Amino acid sequence: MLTIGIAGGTGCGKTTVVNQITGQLSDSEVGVISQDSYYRDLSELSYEERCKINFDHPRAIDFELMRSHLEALRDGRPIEQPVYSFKEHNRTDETIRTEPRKVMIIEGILIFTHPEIRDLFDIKIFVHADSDERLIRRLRRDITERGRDLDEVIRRYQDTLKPMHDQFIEPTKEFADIIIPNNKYNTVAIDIVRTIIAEKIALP
Ligand SMILES: Nc1ncnc2c1ncn2[C@@H]1O[C@H](COP(=O)(O)OP(=O)(O)O)[C@@H](O)[C@H]1O
Ligand SMILES: O=c1ccn([C@@H]2O[C@H](COP(=O)(O)O)[C@@H](O)[C@H]2O)c(=O)[nH]1
Repeated sequence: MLTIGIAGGTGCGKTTVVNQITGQLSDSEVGVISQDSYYRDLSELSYEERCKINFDHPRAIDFELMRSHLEALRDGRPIEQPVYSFKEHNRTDETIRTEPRKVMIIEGILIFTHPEIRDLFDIKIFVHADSDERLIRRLRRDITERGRDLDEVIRRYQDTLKPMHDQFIEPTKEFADIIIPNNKYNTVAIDIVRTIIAEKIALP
């Protein structure tokens, strides 16, 4: 199995890049796992308490579960991937059965902060977009898709998102094998990654 990690700050375009990479590839050969699935289960907290959680700190992520899932896939075993709700700030009761594939892509803001998770990636890609661009994209996306309002996004950006990005996420750029500049759509970089994956898939 070829394991590709795709990191970068919120709104840099990780999900978009993953969709562009996997667009014309077969689902049976390339799978995608999002770090969002591994936000800790917060069911014991009220909705109001969950709203106050710092979701941009590495401790918000259940890296143990992520590691055991990645190792299971690598060993050829399927996993039950949790499903996360951004609207509820919590895991749902659902899981998605995910079968091992020739290529697995894992994307998320914090996946390169954990040394043992980092070591599981054959290729590490960091997607870069400037912070003003990321904030604009996040505002648009969170208001239209994640049930937030302007005040919520700005408050979270100032209180946790920007400081956590500077402390934990940006420094992991140095671990990347490839940095994709994504202030604008970057078809050249996407083609390069697709070529690497196509070669892997072509192997018996
Ligand atoms: N290169 C780009 N140019 C303009 N908008 C983009 C670009 N890449 C992504 N977006 C938009 O920005 C928003 C956030 O992108 P997304 O892929 O969800 O980022 P991430 O997964 O890194 O948080 C989405 O609405 C997406 O359509
Ligand atoms: O319940 C939650 C969990 C996370 N977030 C925010 O999501 C982003 C990470 O997702 P991207 O798709 O990479 O943007 C992170 O910055 C968290 O602040 C949330 O708002 N609510």
